[in-house]
Amino acid sequence: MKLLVTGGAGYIGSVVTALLLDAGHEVVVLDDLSTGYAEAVPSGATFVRGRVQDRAAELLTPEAGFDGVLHFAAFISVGESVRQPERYWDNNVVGTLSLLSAMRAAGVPRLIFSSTGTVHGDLDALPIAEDAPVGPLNPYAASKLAVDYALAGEAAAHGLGAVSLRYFNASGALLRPDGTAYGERHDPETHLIPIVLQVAAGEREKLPLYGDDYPTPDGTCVRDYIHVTDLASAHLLALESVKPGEHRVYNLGNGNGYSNRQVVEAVREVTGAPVPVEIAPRRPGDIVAQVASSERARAELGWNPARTDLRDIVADAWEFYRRAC
Ligand SMILES: NC(=O)c1ccc[n+]([C@@H]2O[C@H](COP(=O)([O-])OP(=O)(O)OC[C@H]3O[C@@H](n4cnc5c(N)ncnc54)[C@H](O)[C@@H]3O)[C@@H](O)[C@H]2O)c1
Ligand SMILES: O=c1ccn([C@@H]2O[C@H](COP(=O)(O)OP(=O)(O)O[C@H]3O[C@H](CO)[C@H](O)[C@H](O)[C@H]3O)[C@@H](O)[C@H]2O)c(=O)[nH]1
Repeated sequence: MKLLVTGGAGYIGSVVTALLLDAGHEVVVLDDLSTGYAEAVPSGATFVRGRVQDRAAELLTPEAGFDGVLHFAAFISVGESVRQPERYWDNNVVGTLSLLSAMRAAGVPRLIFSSTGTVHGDLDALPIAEDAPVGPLNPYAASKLAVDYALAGEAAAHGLGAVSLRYFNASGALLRPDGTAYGERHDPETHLIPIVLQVAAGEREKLPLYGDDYPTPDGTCVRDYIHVTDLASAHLLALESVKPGEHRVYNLGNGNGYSNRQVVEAVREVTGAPVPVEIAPRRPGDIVAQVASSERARAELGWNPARTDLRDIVADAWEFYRRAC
């Protein structure tokens, strides 16, 4: 297929682009480098620097013959979204509406969208399947849910084939035998695993652990870490299975919850380094515990995550850190 990957210079988009190229697809990456890196775009893809809002219509002409779009481009920081919600509505929602309009005009039939497990907010009943209630706790999650709803309408009214993949906590890296690697390199970094690795490497003095008095077994929040290459395989499967006029939603995780303290312990084991921790106040808007049920993706897409052990996930993130950071 000929595919447009928005956000393909970012963490998850670069990994998916590399695996799309491996599978024989032709890929054009559109990324404005607001948080991504030009060198992260895998060789073999055509790179166009620009905003989705400004360049999608020009790229997605009927003559260009695109078969589909994988839409990763978005702002992703929960805390920033609370402070500056307007940026998130504008980039994540208005930006996506402009992409949909360009796709409609050009007759591009397929869209795979990066949604998030955080649309479900805080639920007592775990694991979380697709039919569990939604209730975003911050503008970032709300912006993703708004797009999910927009896609349902676009499919019903205009025949788009769309899939919303609701990732839980993306982690790990794609490591190639030739030494190339694609992984997480946000600046500033807000995600737990790369921050703990920075502490292990001595780049940061200690980890601020946001809250140890939650109603969880060890008092710290619980998350479901899913390896980025397993996320990538779900994209390839979704692309093959998506049907015109249908909008489908899949929750993607391993179904295992790990506490923040367990993540710190895994990093100590993998790196052999001490990780000083300082208990800090709870982070506003944090979800207490999130674990995905991915039974639907397994049944309908034939998805079968391969790198599910937290130590393997952390080991790959650590190897990426050593190669690239
Ligand atoms: N990282 C996670 O754990 C996680 C979890 C759930 C969902 N997601 C979603 O997955 C997607 C990718 O996340 P990531 O961690 O790779 O983030 P990232 O910041 O590494 O990548 C996003 C990329 O999009 C680009 N971009 C942003 N706005 C753009 C615009 N308007 N036009 C063109 N390019 C633009 C950035 O430069 C960056 O390269 C995002 O949509 C995010 O919301 C991520
Ligand atoms: O320095 C830090 C950083 C994080 N944490 C804690 O680690 C846990 C995980 O936090 P992350 O920021 O790594 O991940 P979140 O679960 O908050 O959110 C991430 O995953 C979600 C999917 O579940 C969203 O999509 C979102 O984009 C992405 O930021 C939280 O309890 C957080 O408070 C710390 O204690 N100290």
